[in-house]
Amino acid sequence: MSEGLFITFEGIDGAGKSTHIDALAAAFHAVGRKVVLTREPGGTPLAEKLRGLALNDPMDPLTEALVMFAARRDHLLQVIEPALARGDVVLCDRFTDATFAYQGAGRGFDLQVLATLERWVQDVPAARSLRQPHLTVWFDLDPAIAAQRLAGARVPDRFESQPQTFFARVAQGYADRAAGDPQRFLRIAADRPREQVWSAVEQGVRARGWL
Ligand SMILES: Nc1ncnc2c1ncn2[C@@H]1O[C@H](COP(=O)(O)OP(=O)(O)OP(=O)(O)O)[C@@H](O)[C@H]1O
Ligand SMILES: Cc1cn([C@H]2C[C@H](O)[C@@H](COP(=O)(O)O)O2)c(=O)[nH]c1=O
Repeated sequence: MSEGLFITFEGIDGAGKSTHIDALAAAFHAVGRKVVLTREPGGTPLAEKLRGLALNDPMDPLTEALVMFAARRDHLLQVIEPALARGDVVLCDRFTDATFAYQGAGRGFDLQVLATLERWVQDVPAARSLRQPHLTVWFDLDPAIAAQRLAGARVPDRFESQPQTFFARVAQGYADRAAGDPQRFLRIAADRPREQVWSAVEQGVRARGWL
């Protein structure tokens, strides 16, 4: 059995993650891999309820961080870990880098507290140390372009309705996480046409020998 693979998709709202996650799933299917497509916050019945609260109900930054990590713990134990144990490929739309980018850099919440929660939540028996993605595909996009892409697309939630200055901080938060773990991050310049963005994603995954 092949080893399970955990790949996360990250970036500010509107960066293009969802546009390419299905195509990557299809590429893995084509080489015979089973794929679990999931998202955060969410991915289990409990975590989806927490998602509804996090995206819509006003709350203070500590509550918001705890809700994200509570949802993540349930998702890890119920979905991600069992899938990796089976040898599946887990493609997850956002994970802990989003918490550092949104709650940490965006809201200004204490990064040390987030790092402590990360250690608690991602300490799972099957991982040699902490469960972390094998690869994080980071869609790096100027917040002004992301805002144009999302304009009028849907009723904005608590995050999508934040000003561009918030997303500039979130983008910097992603850049800081990538600088701290450059091997794990595949930076995609997401301001290019869809086909070029997809080609960069596919090449990055192929270069690791997974396709
Ligand atoms: N390369 C691209 N060029 C132009 N428009 C794009 C490109 N990629 C995606 N889009 C469009 O931008 C919008 C946002 O894309 P998408 O939903 O994939 O972003 P996302 O990162 O998943 O956003 P969110 O996190 O808010 O769900 C969509 O309307 C999509 O069709
Ligand atoms: C995991 C996670 C997510 N968020 C925010 C980021 C987005 O605005 C929403 C999720 O919506 P999406 O359209 O499905 O991307 O939640 C966050 O603030 N912190 C997190 O840890």
